Amino acid sequence: MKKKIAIQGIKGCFHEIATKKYFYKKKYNIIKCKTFNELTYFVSKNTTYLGVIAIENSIAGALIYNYNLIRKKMLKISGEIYLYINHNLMILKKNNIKNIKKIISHPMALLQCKNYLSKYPKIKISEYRDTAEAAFFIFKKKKKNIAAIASKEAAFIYNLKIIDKNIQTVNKNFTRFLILKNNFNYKKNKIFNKVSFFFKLKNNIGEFYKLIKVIFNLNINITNIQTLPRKKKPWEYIFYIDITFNVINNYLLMKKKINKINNFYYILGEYKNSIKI
Ligand SMILES: O=C(O)C(=O)C[C@]1(C(=O)O)C=C[C@@H](O)C=C1
Repeated sequence: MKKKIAIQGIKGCFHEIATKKYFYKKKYNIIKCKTFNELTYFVSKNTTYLGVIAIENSIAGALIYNYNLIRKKMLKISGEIYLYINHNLMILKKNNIKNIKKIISHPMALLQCKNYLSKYPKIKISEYRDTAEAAFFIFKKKKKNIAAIASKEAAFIYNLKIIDKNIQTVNKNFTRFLILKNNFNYKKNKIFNKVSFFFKLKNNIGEFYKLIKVIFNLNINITNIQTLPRKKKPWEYIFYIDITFNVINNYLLMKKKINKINNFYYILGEYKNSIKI
């Protein structure tokens, strides 16, 4: 049976490009979702579904909300992929830049092109559900006064003309996507060197230090930490932590040691560290 993979966005969006790259040569059907909430909902409710979700970008930072969706829906991370993100400004084929009064795109894409957009203070900037849908909207409604920021694939699919390419703030722009599974189709990876987990810390002196000390002493590398407030407990936080290691026994020992620290932790996934390009 073909896999069903939930993504956010339509044909030509970066989620689709990341999925194609990760599941290269595999057979699957893509389930296009309108929001990240819908994506994680589908994965949690359908035992056979997988998901691909953006989690952090090298220019715009983390999509903190998505960490929370993964945690709240009790999903599992089974892999990751880094995708090079190249943004382009596009308009209708016979149109001219002079007619453009508004630029639309996904909020993360707009953030990644902030410097470029600041050159056009008179042009209105509007958020759209995803980059490809912004391109599709211009194509479908024949919008002469709107431009979209999207992939070159989207420009091709929706027959638009690229008038400026490589418009992200720095050329090296990467988004990290996670491969999501649910409790039914998640099988523990036998080989892994990366782990994502979250940790609830009490608001006591040294709680964070205790955790960091255990990790440091076992020669484990922390590649990412995100902090989120606990809504019901003011001034207490949830930490999302990604770690990488070469020696699996060090990780197993780490788990034993942090079990003894009187705080709560939960493993979101144990998977292979993907190579950052
Ligand atoms: O709008 C799209 O094309 C998406 O796939 C979403 C998204 C994101 O969520 O960050 C994916 C990668 C890029 O960072 C820009 C936008």
